[in-house]
Amino acid sequence: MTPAARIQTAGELLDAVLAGQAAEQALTRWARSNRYAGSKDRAAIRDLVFDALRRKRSYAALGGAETGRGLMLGALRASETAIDEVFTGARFMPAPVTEAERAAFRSPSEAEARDLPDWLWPEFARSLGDAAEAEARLLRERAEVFLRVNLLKSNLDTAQARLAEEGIATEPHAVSPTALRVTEGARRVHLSAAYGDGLVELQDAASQAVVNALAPQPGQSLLDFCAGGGGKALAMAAQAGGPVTAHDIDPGRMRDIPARAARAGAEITVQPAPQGVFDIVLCDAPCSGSGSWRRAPEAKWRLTEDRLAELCTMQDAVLDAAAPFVAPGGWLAYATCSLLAPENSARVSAFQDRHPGWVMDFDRQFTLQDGGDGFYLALLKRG
Ligand SMILES: C[S@@+](CC[C@H](N)C(=O)[O-])C[C@H]1O[C@@H](n2cnc3c(N)ncnc32)[C@H](O)[C@@H]1O
Repeated sequence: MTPAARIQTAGELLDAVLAGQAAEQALTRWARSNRYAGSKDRAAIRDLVFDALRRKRSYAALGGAETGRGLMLGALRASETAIDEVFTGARFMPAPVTEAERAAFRSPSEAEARDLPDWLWPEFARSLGDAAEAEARLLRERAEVFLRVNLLKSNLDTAQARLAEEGIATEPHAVSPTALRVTEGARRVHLSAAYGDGLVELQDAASQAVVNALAPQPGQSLLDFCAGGGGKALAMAAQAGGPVTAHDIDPGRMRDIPARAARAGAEITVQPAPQGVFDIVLCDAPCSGSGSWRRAPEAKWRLTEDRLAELCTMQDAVLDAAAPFVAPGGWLAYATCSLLAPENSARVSAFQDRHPGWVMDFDRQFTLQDGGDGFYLALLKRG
């Protein structure tokens, strides 16, 4: 496909997304019904769609309309590409730009240039203070790809060497001692033997740093209370070099854990109803995902004030349900991939108000400026 044909296709897919279809689904359906498109075409179209979703407001202003075509025009204007060389109307190319379209082009306002919903900005600014502008700007960029070296099977040097043999270049990253940033060959990771043999997992660097900060030790009993697909449970098992119990309110979400654990050489027991108490209970709670909006940009535009309030209620429920599983003197770890204080420190304070006797030992907001996703972690010690 020519670059212009890719832009035409991305615009059509964006129209489907703006009409409510999930971007991943729109891309998959398109790829299935357009088998002539090669992997390079699919990757380029995917990048065009996701880049436009990250910058939907500013591109809509630049392109004069919040439509697939408007967003693609905005993208070209943002990169100072000559739009008339792309929008030619030739076969498979976008139709020429009309005078009315051209008249609607404008520069984004200060608020539009941040690419955040208006209602969210005051909360975003309160939560992040001086870092807010920079974090909003970083949310407009692509996220980097990180791997977690599985210490049960490898170490940084060996994993790097094995990946390099398969054309995947990596480098260590300061935010986590287990993290490798992929600098070349990211799309090959899934098919690599290093991945297949369980030497590395795809996992964001801040997500790894959260588990590093828990510092689980061999011999400690560990419960991942919101295990989902098991990303944190696997990291905990590798870090502690011991078993982890995995639980989730929706057991179906944990269906892949046994296969993932087998590949990683990790001992993870899936328990829909955990018994007893544990030294560390991790609650990786459901959240807005604002720290990972680079990877899932549609969520940035879907979040509403009501939904944020609902999430805070769910987060309180998760903490209340998990607390009884913490052994006396043990730790309740609360984590979200959110940058928003109402989901983070405010939930911890509210928990402490409801449950006197829990002492906050440590908390940290990982921001995009740290290099990975935005994450929050608080460690509460049971008195
Ligand atoms: C952010 S995801 C977990 C991701 C996972 N820890 C990982 O690293 O791959 C949050 C999970 O919390 C679960 N959840 C929501 N409410 C819960 C509750 N009250 N108790 C336990 N799990 C809950 C959801 O089903 C979801 O799988």
